[in-house]
Amino acid sequence: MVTIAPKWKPVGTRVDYEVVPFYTSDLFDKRTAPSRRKDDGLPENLTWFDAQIAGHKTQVKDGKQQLGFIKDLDFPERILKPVMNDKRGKIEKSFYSSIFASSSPLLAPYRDLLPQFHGVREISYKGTTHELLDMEDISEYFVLPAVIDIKIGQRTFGPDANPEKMRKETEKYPQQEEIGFRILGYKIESGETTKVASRDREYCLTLRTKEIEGALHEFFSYRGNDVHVIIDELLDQLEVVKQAASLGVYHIFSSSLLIAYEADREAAPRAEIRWIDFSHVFPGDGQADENYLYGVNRLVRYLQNIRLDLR
Ligand SMILES: Nc1ncnc2c1ncn2[C@@H]1O[C@H](COP(=O)(O)OP(=O)(O)OP(=O)(O)O)[C@@H](O)[C@H]1O
Ligand SMILES: O=P(O)(O)O[C@@H]1[C@H](O)[C@H](O)[C@@H](OP(=O)(O)O)[C@H](OP(=O)(O)O)[C@H]1O
Repeated sequence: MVTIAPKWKPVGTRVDYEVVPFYTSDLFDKRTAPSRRKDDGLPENLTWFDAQIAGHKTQVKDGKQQLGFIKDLDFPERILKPVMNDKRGKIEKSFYSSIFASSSPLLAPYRDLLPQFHGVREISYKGTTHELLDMEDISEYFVLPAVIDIKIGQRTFGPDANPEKMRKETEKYPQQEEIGFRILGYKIESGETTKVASRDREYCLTLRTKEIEGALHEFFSYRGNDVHVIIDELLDQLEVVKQAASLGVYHIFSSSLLIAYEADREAAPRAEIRWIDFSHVFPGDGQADENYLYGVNRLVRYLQNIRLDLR
């Protein structure tokens, strides 16, 4: 069994920053000051995770309060993901709980690939109790993290989706059928740990099939001439992902691979992949997860090309 658990110690608490799109004239800008906002309503020592790339944010939607990701300042190496107040939340909570409660060798690739899970916490926010999944924060392993969120699969809705959900997901990014994945966004910290560059959701939704390689190229361009070490590490880890998706245990839709590498050229080149977002998990019934595997295989091919180009 290949183990891809992190081999490095977290580098400690990071401060938040101002996000600057790549396409502004200033590629990078200074981070802003303290992350703790006076009126945020969170319990003591908790703060919003400002480096969130994609996913649900703190907002009231359809009359329901949603929360974004949260950091506990006492546990900088961890991140808290709010459990959604619907079927998706129940599925994700039970998926993490069952994977990490099990010692079955069959599920070992999942235990290796998911962020380490520390259980479920409860907090009160604006008078309501919310559950949070307490998990490993992948970005804390890097001095200057470069992180990309890639939603894998030709389609991003499960077999239970109603026609409206199917239409919404398909029309959002029709080229996903061919590409096999969708880049949701990426962020790269750079220079003296004070600056960040990013590509956001709106930008990534404009990427046509022929522009995907360019976007991945841009994401990996920060490392310089040892980028091949990073891509080799990622290709090894993607083999474990393929192994898991071939088992026929689960079919997983609308989940992401969160890929991070060390953008600090003074630090050793290294990379990590974590499989995240399990709101649409179904029994595999012994059949490989072809929708997912198609996407991973396509991603592998893109990375192989970039490795050749950036040599
Ligand atoms: N383990 C982790 N370590 C670091 N960052 C993470 C981790 N898990 C999630 N994130 C951050 O949170 C973002 C959203 O994660 P996730 O996809 O789990 O949220 P979601 O609300 O379920 O998303 P969606 O809207 O696609 O269902 C990621 O893009 C990443 O920035
Ligand atoms: O990435 P986008 O364009 O912001 O769109 C969201 C994304 O597709 C999420 O994966 C999805 O949650 P699920 O995959 O869990 O369904 C969410 O559905 P929602 O709007 O119903 O929360 C979408 O809004």
